[in-house]
Amino acid sequence: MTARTLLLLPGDGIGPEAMAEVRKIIAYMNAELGAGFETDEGLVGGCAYDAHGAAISEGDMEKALAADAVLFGAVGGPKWDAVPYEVRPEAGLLRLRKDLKLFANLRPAICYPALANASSLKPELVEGLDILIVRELTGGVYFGEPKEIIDLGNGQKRGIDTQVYDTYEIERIAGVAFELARTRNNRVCSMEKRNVMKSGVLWNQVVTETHKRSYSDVQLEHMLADAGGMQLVRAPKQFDVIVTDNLFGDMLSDVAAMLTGSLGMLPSASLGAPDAKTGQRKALYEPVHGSAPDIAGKGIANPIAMIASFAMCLRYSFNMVKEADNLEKAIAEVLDSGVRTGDIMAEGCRKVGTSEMGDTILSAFRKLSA
Ligand SMILES: NC(=O)C1=CN([C@@H]2O[C@H](COP(=O)(O)OP(=O)(O)OC[C@H]3O[C@@H](n4cnc5c(N)ncnc54)[C@H](O)[C@@H]3O)[C@@H](O)[C@H]2O)C=CC1
Ligand SMILES: CC(C)CC(=O)C(=O)O
Ligand SMILES: [Mg+2]
Repeated sequence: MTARTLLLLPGDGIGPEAMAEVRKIIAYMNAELGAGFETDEGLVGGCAYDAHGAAISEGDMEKALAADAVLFGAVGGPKWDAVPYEVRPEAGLLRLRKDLKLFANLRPAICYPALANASSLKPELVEGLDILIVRELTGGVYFGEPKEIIDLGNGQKRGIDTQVYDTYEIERIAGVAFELARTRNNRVCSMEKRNVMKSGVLWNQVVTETHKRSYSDVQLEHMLADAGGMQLVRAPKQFDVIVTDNLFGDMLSDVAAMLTGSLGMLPSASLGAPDAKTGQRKALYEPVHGSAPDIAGKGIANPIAMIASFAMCLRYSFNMVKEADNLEKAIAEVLDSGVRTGDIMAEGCRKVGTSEMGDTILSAFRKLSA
């Protein structure tokens, strides 16, 4: 069997704590399921800046480009607040996304039955929630030029970011959303702000044309992104697949995270286009949350977003569907059994730390895989 190569980039803050729990699962899968994962490790974010003066070294970028998949923890923290903008920790993640051409970010927000009470919304609004945010990841205001602060010479400065989208970028992310909708409930809601942004006007037109040309069997709705945020907390179950740009997708997925109980629950997959010859996609898997400096180093972070990101890796990069299903089932069983990290703690449940949550999920996964 050819090896399955994985690059682990734990990063900063709670990133390494959460990644430690995935390492245990990989070790088990290699030892007992013959999974054949070959792992390598690298530095990204603040720790890479401390070691190399860059948010990711050229060597680690090469490793990322060569790996079948990258597992990413989180980056950033107050320690690096004053470092130059170009080498701030977050620049490492943005470079990975851009250089690996990971244009499609899949952020599923699923409310596990046991966590309906952990959401800040009424349980009946989130029970059974299963939505997928498809966020464009390599364009928009995160990457558009010019991006600068200029001195106006009159005691004033001007901060400039530029929102840019070309037709092909909108077409391909819309295609991903429509394809995925066909495997779910066949509904897509596209969100932009065409009432104030030219890029929103184009987004709306291109999504509409792509739909008409190739996906007219899928139900399509358009919503202004601000109203979309409101609808996500008013009646989230109205959505199936949401497709939106880089910035709105970033914001709306943090909102969606809270519907599921905690930011510590939301996984994500960032995918490139399939290779014309092999069909393989470049891919990076990361939790939606950041480095959580307020709880880092305490051993209390919820590792579920990181573990569920690895489940997405099994499914999308290695077609290990049964293993991915079992790992997701293991997470659900552990939550059903009342084991909780602090962020999703509820009355009558048993509070555990990061490592015990990881061990309990591994033990359930082992039983399901037997
Ligand atoms: N993908 C990445 O690496 C991302 C990095 N960041 C960076 O992370 C740093 C902190 O950003 P924040 O705005 O505080 O966002 P954050 O996502 O790190 O934390 C927000 C809140 O959620 C909680 N939280 C997050 N993940 C959790 C988990 N697994 N278990 C329990 N609680 C959890 C935190 O304790 C905090 O109260 C910043 O430097 C930011 O730039 C932010 C978002 C994504
Ligand atoms: C570059 C990241 C820190 C932006 C972000 O919050 C995210 O992608 O979720
Ligand atoms: Mg974010």
